[in-house]
Amino acid sequence: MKPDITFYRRFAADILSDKKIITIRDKTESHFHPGEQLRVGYEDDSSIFCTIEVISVVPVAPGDLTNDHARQENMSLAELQDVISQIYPGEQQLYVISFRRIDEG
Ligand SMILES: CC(=O)Nc1ccn([C@H]2C[C@H](O)[C@@H](CO)O2)c(=O)n1
Repeated sequence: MKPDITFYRRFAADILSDKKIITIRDKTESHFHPGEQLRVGYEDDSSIFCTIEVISVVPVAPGDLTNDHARQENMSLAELQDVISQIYPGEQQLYVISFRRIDEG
């Protein structure tokens, strides 16, 4: 079965240990709704590694990212800004998807 959302493999351990509870995405992945359950897969092979429930989807400009966002990503703010600029270079409108993990696999 195909995942509803994918993550780079390096972030999976943080999701599975509930240290990473948000993800920041562009408009193409801003269509999720609170209460929706998403199958989560690896970016590289699309295999499923857990299920999450969406809590909220909130717009954010990259320049408005805070230490609180970084804490919820289990990163420093500098690391988060670096990741975002690599994945979404030049993007001015992003979305914070807050979630809770429901189960593994
Ligand atoms: C296709 C795609 O965009 N894949 C992504 C995007 C973001 N992430 C992670 C990286 C950071 O931890 C946050 C913020 O973007 O989400 C990802 O794993 N895969």
